[in-house]
Amino acid sequence: MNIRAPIYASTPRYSNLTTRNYNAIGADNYAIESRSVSYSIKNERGKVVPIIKDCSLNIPSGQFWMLLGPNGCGKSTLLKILAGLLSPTDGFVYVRKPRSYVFQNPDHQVVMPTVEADVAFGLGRFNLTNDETKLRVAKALTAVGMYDYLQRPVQTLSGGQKQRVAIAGALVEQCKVLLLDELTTFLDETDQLGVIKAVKNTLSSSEDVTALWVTHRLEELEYADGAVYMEDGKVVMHGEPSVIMDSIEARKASYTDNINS
Ligand SMILES: Nc1ncnc2c1ncn2[C@@H]1O[C@H](COP(=O)(O)OP(=O)(O)OP(=O)(O)O)[C@@H](O)[C@H]1O
Repeated sequence: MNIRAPIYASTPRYSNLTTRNYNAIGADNYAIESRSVSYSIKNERGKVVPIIKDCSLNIPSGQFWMLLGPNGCGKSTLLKILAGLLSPTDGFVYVRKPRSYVFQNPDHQVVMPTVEADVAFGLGRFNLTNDETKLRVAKALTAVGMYDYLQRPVQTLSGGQKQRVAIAGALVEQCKVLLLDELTTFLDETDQLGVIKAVKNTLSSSEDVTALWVTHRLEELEYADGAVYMEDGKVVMHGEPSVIMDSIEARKASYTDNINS
């Protein structure tokens, strides 16, 4: 499966929804919503282990949000639930469609020999003319600042450039929600900034695309319109990035003080 391409789930628009709350979720101008979402797994001994605990969040349409938290707090698991790759054990999820999930390892994203062929890869099923395909590919590559690389063999690209091509591959299929899982993990600082700027530019140049970016790099928060901070499977803060940044810094300082005292 070309996972970076939009996920057109065969499930209804509202997963896990009962008649009772049909109007309660997805009714406002949010592209992403979760209400009291939980997710548990059974370990080797058959014991139920909660991973995501009662998580609620709302992400307004057209915005660039970040999902932060320490290693192992559940960011990727929650993102996979929002992508429809995992089903929540409990709670409700709404994500505008089509939605796309982009993996953290740039080498797992690109599948075709050239940038142009790679971005056009998912368009086969749309029955487009050659001109329409070229136009869509050009628009998507321009949005991520990679149009000049149209004919480049993908193996000659840097990690960040591959990530930007992968994002173009999602945009070309006119996805409305980008779910981006720690894209900057394997990148140096220049590539890291290039990918963040590409996502920002995508949102300002495309109509109504929303992005949720998982990261553990606090400094990336300055590019976000909003943020969700998780600890131990729970959403503990949700909203203004500067407030969340200050609060995380304060938590870190108090933790360091405790260790040193
Ligand atoms: N299928 C699974 N089986 C067992 N444990 C799991 C499974 N999936 C996730 N976990 C555990 O759930 C917790 C959350 O994992 P997750 O990958 O979502 O965290 P994360 O915040 O994205 O971490 P990181 O920042 O290190 O990538 C971790 O302790 C992980 O080991």
